[in-house]
Amino acid sequence: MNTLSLLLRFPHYRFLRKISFKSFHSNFTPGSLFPYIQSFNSVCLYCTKWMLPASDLKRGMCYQATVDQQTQGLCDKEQRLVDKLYSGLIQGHRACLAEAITLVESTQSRKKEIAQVLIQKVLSYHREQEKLNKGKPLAFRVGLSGPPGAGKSTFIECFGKMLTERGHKVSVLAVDPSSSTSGGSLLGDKTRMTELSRDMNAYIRPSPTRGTLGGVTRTTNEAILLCEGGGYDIILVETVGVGQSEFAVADMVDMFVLLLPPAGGDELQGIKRGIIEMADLVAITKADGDLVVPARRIQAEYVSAMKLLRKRSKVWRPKVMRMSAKTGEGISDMWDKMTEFHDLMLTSGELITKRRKQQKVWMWNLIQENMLDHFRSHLAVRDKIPLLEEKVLSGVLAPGLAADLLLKAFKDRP
Ligand SMILES: Nc1nc2c(ncn2[C@@H]2O[C@H](COP(=O)(O)OP(=O)(O)OP(=O)(O)O)[C@@H](O)[C@H]2O)c(=O)[nH]1
Repeated sequence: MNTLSLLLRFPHYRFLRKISFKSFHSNFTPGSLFPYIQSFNSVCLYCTKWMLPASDLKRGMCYQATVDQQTQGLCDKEQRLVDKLYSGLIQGHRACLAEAITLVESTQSRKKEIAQVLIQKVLSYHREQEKLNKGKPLAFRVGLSGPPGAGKSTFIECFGKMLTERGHKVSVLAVDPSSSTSGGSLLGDKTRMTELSRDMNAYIRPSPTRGTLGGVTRTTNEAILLCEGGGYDIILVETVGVGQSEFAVADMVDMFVLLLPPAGGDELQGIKRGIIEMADLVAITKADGDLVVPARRIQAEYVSAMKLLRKRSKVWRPKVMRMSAKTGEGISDMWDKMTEFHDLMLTSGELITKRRKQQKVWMWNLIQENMLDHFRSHLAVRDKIPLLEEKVLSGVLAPGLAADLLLKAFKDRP
């Protein structure tokens, strides 16, 4: 049994099982995934690059060795590109930040490799900066989500302006899950946050996801790191729509804020209960004019509903607030609450623990995505998928059996 199989079998398998089936809809069962993992040679190669020298890792050597190994693999031109982007980025040049994010978003395998070298360099820079900052994270990462029309972009415009006026550098990464089907970024085509986009201390960037949850994880997480490297101390990650991307985003930020309009039950039906459980702060938007009364009512409803939720933190109970981006009322109070959350989480040590766990989730989500890509394109499986899917759809074949057949085909022909 190779090293990866051992690693997967013992320390991480339970974890993999947990994340695989929490965030991911497929026909796999934990049992059926296991042989698939075992015979997964190319993923092993990918992973061993990172995980094999476990003893070295303990000594803190593996990481540096990997960076060196990757850097040595670059040709002069590629090395110059990485150096140019890295130095421009840390000097705060927006054009370099934009180019660096484009690089990490690339789907070309070589560009992905170059992007990883850049990311490693930025990570090393982060660690140095955090050390100088007495171990405190460089930036506050906030996820913002809500149903379409909740007032997210109007809020971010108003909130972002307030923050830049207070001396912060704000980056807005708008996760756009529809970009894979539209072939481009919907958010990019829309005129949103016009004033904030002209602000030199703000950087707004749609973050295309290639339509997969893994896409959200990879590109957005890496874009967050790059923005932090570029000196942005507040990172707002906005998710549009109501779907899975919110869960992915909640797993990569320090604080998750849910924006809800003062609307009736019907309009909020698309909101998943699970996402409310993830919220550290619920903000009822548009609390102005005729909407003040419904906003108060919705606030009261959410205050009582959230009392019933399981406590996720020892130091923080989720809050429900009202605000209006139109009048500006409640926006400053929201920031006060957010900084209170940040300070409490930081001093209690929960923030650092949360970030560490997120790193691990990030790694396993990426492995999961790579494994699935490999599975789907595997010679023994690729041609069988449409037929078996068809049979499952028409009810001729049980999903479990179809999954077993595909996994067997995969396993038998490595
Ligand atoms: N009265 C009032 N209207 C608001 C407020 N904020 C936003 N709106 C209005 O609500 C509508 C939707 O606002 P957006 O900011 O585009 O909402 P969004 O959540 O970004 O919407 P999507 O981009 O579709 O996801 C617009 O017509 C805004 O003018 C507010 O504070 N008060």
